[in-house]
Amino acid sequence: MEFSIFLLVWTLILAWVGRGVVRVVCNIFFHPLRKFPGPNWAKATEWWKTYIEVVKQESMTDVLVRLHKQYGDVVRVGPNELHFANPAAYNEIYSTSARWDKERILYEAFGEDHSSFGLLSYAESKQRKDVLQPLFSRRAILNMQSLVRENMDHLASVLINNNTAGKSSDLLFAFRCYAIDTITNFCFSKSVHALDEPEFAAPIVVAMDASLPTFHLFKHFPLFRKTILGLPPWLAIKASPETAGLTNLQVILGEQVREVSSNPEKLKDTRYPTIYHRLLDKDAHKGNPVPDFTALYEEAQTMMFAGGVTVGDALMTGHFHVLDQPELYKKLQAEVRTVWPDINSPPSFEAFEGLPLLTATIKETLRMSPGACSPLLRVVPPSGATVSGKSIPGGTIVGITSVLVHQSPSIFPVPEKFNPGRWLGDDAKGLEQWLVAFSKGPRSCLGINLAWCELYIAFATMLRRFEMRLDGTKREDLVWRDCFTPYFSGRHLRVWCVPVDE
Ligand code: HEM
Repeated sequence: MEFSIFLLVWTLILAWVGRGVVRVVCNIFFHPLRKFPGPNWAKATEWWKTYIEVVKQESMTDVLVRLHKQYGDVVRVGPNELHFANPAAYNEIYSTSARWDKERILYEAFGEDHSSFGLLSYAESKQRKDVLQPLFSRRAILNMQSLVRENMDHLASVLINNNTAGKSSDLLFAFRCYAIDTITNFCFSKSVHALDEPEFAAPIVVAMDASLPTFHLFKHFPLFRKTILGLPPWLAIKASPETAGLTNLQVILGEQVREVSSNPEKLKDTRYPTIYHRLLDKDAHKGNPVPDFTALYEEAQTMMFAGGVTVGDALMTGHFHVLDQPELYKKLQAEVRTVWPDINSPPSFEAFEGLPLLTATIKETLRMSPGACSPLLRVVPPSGATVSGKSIPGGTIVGITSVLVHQSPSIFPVPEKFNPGRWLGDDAKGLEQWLVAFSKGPRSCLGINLAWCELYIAFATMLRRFEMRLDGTKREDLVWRDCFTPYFSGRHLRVWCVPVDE
């Protein structure tokens, strides 16, 4: 009996190893992508990526830059995955007509499979985005801009208090709090008051930040993800302290969603239409069912990460570069004053849109900010496709990181320099197509109008209401690691924000 169990175990192990060896051999010698260059380990097995991202904890975007230098325009970065370097590939993969599915393993890692962001197919996501789109239209955002203004004024008052107390301010968390208070209010007509927390270390912001590195664990070990997300919160935190950030976030958001779902009437008479009023409105779904609790929760998580982290990161990056260039800073201050002469009467966001240098500075900010830095992986449809002049078989996973487009010297000369002037010259119009921070095509950013509104109002307010000075922050402090969005592991941007009187 003992002998046969021993034999069975060994047979299973050998079968497993044998299967692995056969797969590796097939991937290297017989796979349809075998002619594409790349590291042998990447061609052989998906575990190569696990090794890079989980064990070595390298930023995949840095690795991709290196690989393209070594292997050229197209690199095989997984048995079934190609990465492109030619910026033209961006417009091919993410074009309006290419309605390619999002890639399962990457997108399931977020645990937001039932949200506008996580739904894999174009058709499913369109149905959800059609429901939400009216709230994110330009007109809708113009109508709710007072909410953004209020949050920015609130942020300004906290910065003034910090200055009075003799402290500089952490502008990474400050801007994330600003974006989070805005989006939670827009979702639930109720703020989480992130801006009121000391040092801007609001539980939701800290939880989101701490959960960013978890992303790789969840991506490469789906069983681990399912187990942790399935446990009661107290047990999940005990079992896996490194993912406690995400568990805490789930608790905070779960409470909000439960509250509005059990009493949707509460959202009826708000100053502006809210996201959850819309999501819970039967008529808005045109015959399709109202999303269940899981989908409602996951949509909230999407809104927090998509709407909070990205905006905060862009504002932090832009402010560092502006403050690092005193001449640019002075010019921007003077320009904002032209539409905002009386400090107590801020103009509407449309007035800021007419300012050429501010607009150019925001575009340059979006170019320099890592944003959604990972390649946004898509699956080529069964009929196959041509990308960057190469014939790609159906079922292949493809992507190109926006970082390679934004750092391309042939499009943006001296790409490492923060230079808003590049958006002001005669050739500037042609550059617009290469600003891909919000991605392109049918899965591009739903919140683009809200993001622009938040960026304009925040930049203009900081420039008009404060004399700012870097508190020791250096370029190297802004080092980040690709965790789909960047994880800033260095010292946060700290700035002295001295209020101006008039
Ligand atoms: C500077 C700020 C922002 C940047 C750089 C940004 C960037 C992006 C990018 C690159 C995508 C495509 C992701 C993918 O293909 O997987 C995306 C999608 C999305 N964004 Fe944004 N975003 C920003 C702000 C916002 C805001 C304020 C919201 C509002 C809640 C938002 C909501 C979304 C949603 C719901 C999607 C999913 C769309 C889909 O999958 O079809 N984003 N964003």
